[in-house]
This record gives sequence, C-alpha cells and structure tokens, in this order.
Amino acid sequence: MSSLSSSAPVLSVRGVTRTYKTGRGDLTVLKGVDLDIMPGELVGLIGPSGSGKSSLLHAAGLLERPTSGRILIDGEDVGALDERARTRIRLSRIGFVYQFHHLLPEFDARDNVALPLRIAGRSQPDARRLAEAALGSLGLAERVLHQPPQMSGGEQQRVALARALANSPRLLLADEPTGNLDPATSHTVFEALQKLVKETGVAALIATHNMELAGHMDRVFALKDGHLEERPAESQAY
Ligand SMILES: Nc1ncnc2c1ncn2[C@@H]1O[C@H](COP(=O)(O)OP(=O)(O)OP(=O)(O)O)[C@@H](O)[C@H]1O
Repeated sequence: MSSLSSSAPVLSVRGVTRTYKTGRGDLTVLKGVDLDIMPGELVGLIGPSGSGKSSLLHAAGLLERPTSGRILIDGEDVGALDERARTRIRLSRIGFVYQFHHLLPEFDARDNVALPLRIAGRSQPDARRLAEAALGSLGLAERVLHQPPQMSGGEQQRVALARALANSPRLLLADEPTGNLDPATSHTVFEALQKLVKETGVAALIATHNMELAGHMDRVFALKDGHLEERPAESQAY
C-alpha cells in the first residue's frame, strides 16, 4: 500500500472531454467530467448504451488520452507522460476487468493471473505466488490448476478479478464486469469484488447496466449528455 494519506483521491478526473471524429462529423461524448475516487471507495457508473461510460474508463485507465482535461493518479498528472511511462503506471497501479473474462483457455487459472505480473517484470515464482494468493482471496484456492473451460462463468470472472487485483493496484476499473452472468452469479461476483475493495483499499470505478448492483455501491454517477450526475445510490432510474 502507498503511504499516501487515505484522504487523498486515487483517481482525479478534471474537466475531461472526449471527442471522436466520425464519418458524420465530430461526436463529443464527454463534455467536462470531474470525478474523485478515494481509496476503498466503490463507485458505480451508469448511463444508457453509448453515453460514454467506456470512454471515461479508457481515459481513466490511460488506455486513451482525453481530448482535453486532466487525469491524476495518486495526485500525479499523467497527461504529460509518454506512452512508456503511462504503460508502466497501467501495469503497476491499475487493474482492469471487462464483461468477457479474456482468459487464455490453454493456461490454468494461476498462469492466467500470473501473466500480467510476468509482463510487469516479476519472476515466475513470484508471479505464481501472488497469483495463488489472489485466487485464494477470491475463494478459488482449489481451482488454481484448472483451465478456464473447466470452470463456471462465475469462477472464470472471479479469475479475471484475481488477475486484475494480483498486483495490488491502486485503481480498479471494470466495464460491465457481471454483464455476461446470470443474476445469481452476478451477485456472487459482485460481492467478491465489494469485499476485496474494502479489504485492499483499492479505489474502484465500475460501469454497469445493473441497477440492483449499482444500488450497493458507495456512490453512483450517471453519464448524461456528456456530464456526470450523482445519483442517490438507491435510485433505480437512469
Ligand atoms: N473510437 C471511436 N470512434 C468513433 N466513435 C466512437 C469511438 N469510440 C466510441 N465511440 C462512440 O462514442 C459513444 C460512446 O461510446 P462508449 O463506448 O464510451 O459508450 P458506453 O456508454 O460505454 O456504451 P455501452 O454501454 O454500449 O458500452 C458511442 O456513440 C460510440 O459509438
């Protein structure tokens, strides 16, 4: 864990805009977004399809550069950094989970989780040890040597969560992490995610269409016409 005070945001989004060039002219999907997420905070991001949720996650995750505005990770403005430095931050401080698990079918769970750790420079024994610990914390200790096709959808997604969290990131970004699961499994995976956010102090931003899950987050924001509007966590309406 960082020695930073827990009162400092892990992610700060400041006046972020995102405009895409399309065949039919410019499309501005983010029109000046501001957001702070604190350590251990689980923040939901809702909004209809096409409202810009993924665009915001991609900017926050340093996968794309915003058209304007600033992204700060642990207080560091990452806009001025070159791609190499941004990749280093992505690998060491940010974990990603997607709707589809993107696990490699021929690798067992442990090596799926260890792979990004190896890419980040860890030795094989070190990466496998961290992978086993992460899988254990998600209730998958008995599954470390199983391959994804031998696992249920919920287990596969928990492996994907373990992969995102194995390197103890500061920030977890998830795009519809339960979107491909049935309601009961979705709930189990979400509960595991929620527990880990509280245990590890990772700051989490979760895009979801699932209003029931959004109701269990610490704060919920809706993207509407390019702006974020905070919603009462219990609100069921977009
Ligand atoms: N690279 C791109 N070039 C052009 N338009 C894009 C690009 N990426 C996204 N868009 C458009 O920007 C808008 C917002 O897309 P985005 O994927 O951020 O929305 P979303 O809220 O995540 O949608 P969903 O819930 O369906 O995943 C959409 O109209 C999309 O077509």
